[in-house]
Amino acid sequence: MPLPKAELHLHIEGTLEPELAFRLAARNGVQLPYADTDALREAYRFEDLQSFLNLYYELMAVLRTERDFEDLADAYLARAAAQGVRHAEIFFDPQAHLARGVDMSTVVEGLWRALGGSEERHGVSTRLIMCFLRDESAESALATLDAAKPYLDRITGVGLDSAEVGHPPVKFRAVYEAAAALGLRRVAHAGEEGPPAYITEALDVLGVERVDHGLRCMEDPALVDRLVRERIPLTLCPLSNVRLRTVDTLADHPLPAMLDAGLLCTVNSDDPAYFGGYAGDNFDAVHRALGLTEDRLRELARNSFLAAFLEDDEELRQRYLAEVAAYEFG
Ligand code: HPA
Ligand SMILES: [Zn+2]
Repeated sequence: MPLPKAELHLHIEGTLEPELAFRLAARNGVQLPYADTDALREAYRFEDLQSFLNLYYELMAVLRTERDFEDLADAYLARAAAQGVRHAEIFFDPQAHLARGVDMSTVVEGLWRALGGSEERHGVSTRLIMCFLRDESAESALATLDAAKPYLDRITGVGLDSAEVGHPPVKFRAVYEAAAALGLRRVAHAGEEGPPAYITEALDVLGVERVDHGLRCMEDPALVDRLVRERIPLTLCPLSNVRLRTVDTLADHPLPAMLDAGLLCTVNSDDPAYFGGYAGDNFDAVHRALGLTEDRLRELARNSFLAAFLEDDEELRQRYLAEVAAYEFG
């Protein structure tokens, strides 16, 4: 039995495995510019975040109907459950679909068909977090928030993703204020490729409660002190960092130093179909490459449930924390 954990940094579109991409392409009459799954996998060699994003947006062309989004999410939940994920907070990118003529209702209703039955089918509780694309305009983000208003009973929070450098958090001040006024929780990607100042800005200007990645905080000791003092969770994604060349190798990952500094770190998969592994694979990888002790792995699992948006079900959080405390490593 794998260590129980929460996944807090997972783009549902990034769980699109090559086999499913080709199946959906056939179902929807979409032509993919790759001969087969092997040829597609060959393209999974990324220079940086942008080179990944190009493929990530290209492959979304196969997602057209509610059933496509349901199949995508259900396949993810099954894989996550098998790796010990008990709770998943799932990002989605509505603007990437709206731009292709797929409306908000198709995306949210489709995802919900899988998420609504997830506790029963997979034993995984879920939350949905709607992300704004930071390389699109603030006006587009506001229009997206507006389009999501009929679905707010299903959306727990908002996030910020896509190309980071040159698109600082402050650009989205107004939309985060509007989201807060609607009672939405707030997170943002910051300090993946962007500078530590983007992390500070996400906290001060956007009011985020968790920072996605946040890796580059390590360049600013005062910021590290603050993140420790304020108990701000960071959702790290080690295999993603290697594939997008944010770190050279897994053995160079700053996770051990970050834990030693007292940061509230969690380990997540980001875009598992593209980066070589799901949540459990990321745990296994840092265990092997960084020699993390079982105590450290348990701390990471515990952190994931402490950082989860489970304030509306503290009983469930306590149940998960008890599972982590009782877990026996094999
Ligand atoms: O790793 C990521 N970073 C930023 N945006 C993203 N959108 C999907 N995955 C990512
Ligand atoms: Zn991400």
